[in-house]
Amino acid sequence: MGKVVLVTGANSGIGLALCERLLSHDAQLQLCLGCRNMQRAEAAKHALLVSHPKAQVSIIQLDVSSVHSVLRAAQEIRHRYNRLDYLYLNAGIMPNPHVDYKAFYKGLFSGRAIHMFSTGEGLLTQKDTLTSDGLQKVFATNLFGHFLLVRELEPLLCRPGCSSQVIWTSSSNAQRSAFCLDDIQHKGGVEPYSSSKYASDLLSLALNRRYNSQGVYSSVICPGLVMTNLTYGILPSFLWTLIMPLMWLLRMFTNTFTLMPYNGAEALFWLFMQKPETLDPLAKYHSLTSGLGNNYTQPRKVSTDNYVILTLCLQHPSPFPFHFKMDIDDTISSALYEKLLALEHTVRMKLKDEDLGHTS
Ligand SMILES: NC(=O)C1=CN([C@@H]2O[C@H](COP(=O)(O)OP(=O)(O)OC[C@H]3O[C@@H](n4cnc5c(N)ncnc54)[C@H](OP(=O)(O)O)[C@@H]3O)[C@@H](O)[C@H]2O)C=CC1
Ligand SMILES: CC(C)=CCC[C@@H](C)[C@H]1CC[C@H]2C3=C(CC[C@]12C)[C@@]1(C)CCC(=O)[C@@H](C)[C@@H]1CC3
Repeated sequence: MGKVVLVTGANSGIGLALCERLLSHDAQLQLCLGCRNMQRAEAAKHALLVSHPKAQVSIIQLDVSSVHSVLRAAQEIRHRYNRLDYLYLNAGIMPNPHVDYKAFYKGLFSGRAIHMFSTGEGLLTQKDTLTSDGLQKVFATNLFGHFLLVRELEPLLCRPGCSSQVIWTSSSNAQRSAFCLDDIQHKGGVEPYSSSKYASDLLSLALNRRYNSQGVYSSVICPGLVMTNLTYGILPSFLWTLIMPLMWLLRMFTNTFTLMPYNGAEALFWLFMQKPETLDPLAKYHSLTSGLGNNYTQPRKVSTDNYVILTLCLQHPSPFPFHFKMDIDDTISSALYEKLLALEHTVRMKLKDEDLGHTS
């Protein structure tokens, strides 16, 4: 029986490109597309089967922003498969983005122009909304729904004598300054995307600590800047077309402009071929494209000087000495993990109450 791979957000962009690459590499795969929109999912499946007619591709309806949908989809996955070798947590949103053009022009003529272009730092804010579960939508989609999915798929991921990989599509826009332990949903801020991606980096660390002993290994990747529905939601396509020559020129100076979904999926694909035991839990794996268009994957250490968040978000006085940077990383990721567990408990209780309400 071939390996089983589940990809969330597989009907477009980086997720779909990853599926194409996986099937080109291993025709025996059992590929499952986790998508909220069935029409787009069918179109993606059709496209994959056109290029790989013998491939085993199935669809699971999954809206990661909805607790009910995640629980139902996980139940169906457990029913369909008896193993899960790779879980790609790729679905993501950046709703109602707003570009700070003033900061952009200022940054353009500063020494940090390349950094600004490759991280988008200081340029973007978003207006978040609430899900029907009462959660912040960006948090629910980019982080919490995926966390719940991992928890629900534990029996398939943790199998004695076998290892499995959980792989998060994070971003170089993940910034520690946007994240706060006291507000993990980012209710009070304007950078929910950045916060959710930083939280996914922290959560991956916690998952490794929790699950490595059971053969589950978690990694995070950065796809670079890729032209997809997500980026077309930031600037209209005519503006992207206008600045595209600048993007290609900038590729000479930064290898993070992967631009095409195929290139952006590089690190996701690279991880598929690695022995999970050899991966560094403190690394973020970057998809990079050179000026000449060659793709490669590079591990870069996740930032370890998190004392800034600690001092901002944990109660004073901080009980941790500054020279304990690695431990502090661990402490914050553990604290986030505990908060997610508590939230999971709350939403499960709420669902139970609602179910009881309906039946009585
Ligand atoms: N493009 C870029 O430059 C970068 C992207 N990323 C990350 O890459 C990932 C993929 O994004 P990308 O390919 O660029 O953008 P796309 O918008 O093309 O893909 C996002 C995918 O996520 C799916 N999705 C969104 N919300 C949900 C939901 N509630 N439930 C299930 N699926 C959902 C979308 O499905 P639907 O069609 O139904 O909307 C779509 O398939 C995201 O996590 C993004 O944050 C990170 C760094 C840079
Ligand atoms: C209006 C003009 C001429 C330029 C504006 C450019 C910005 C909109 C653009 C520059 C760097 C981009 C960027 C992202 C979005 C668009 C930019 C800010 C991301 C934040 C998109 C999502 C990600 O996850 C990041 C990796 C991207 C980083 C760079």
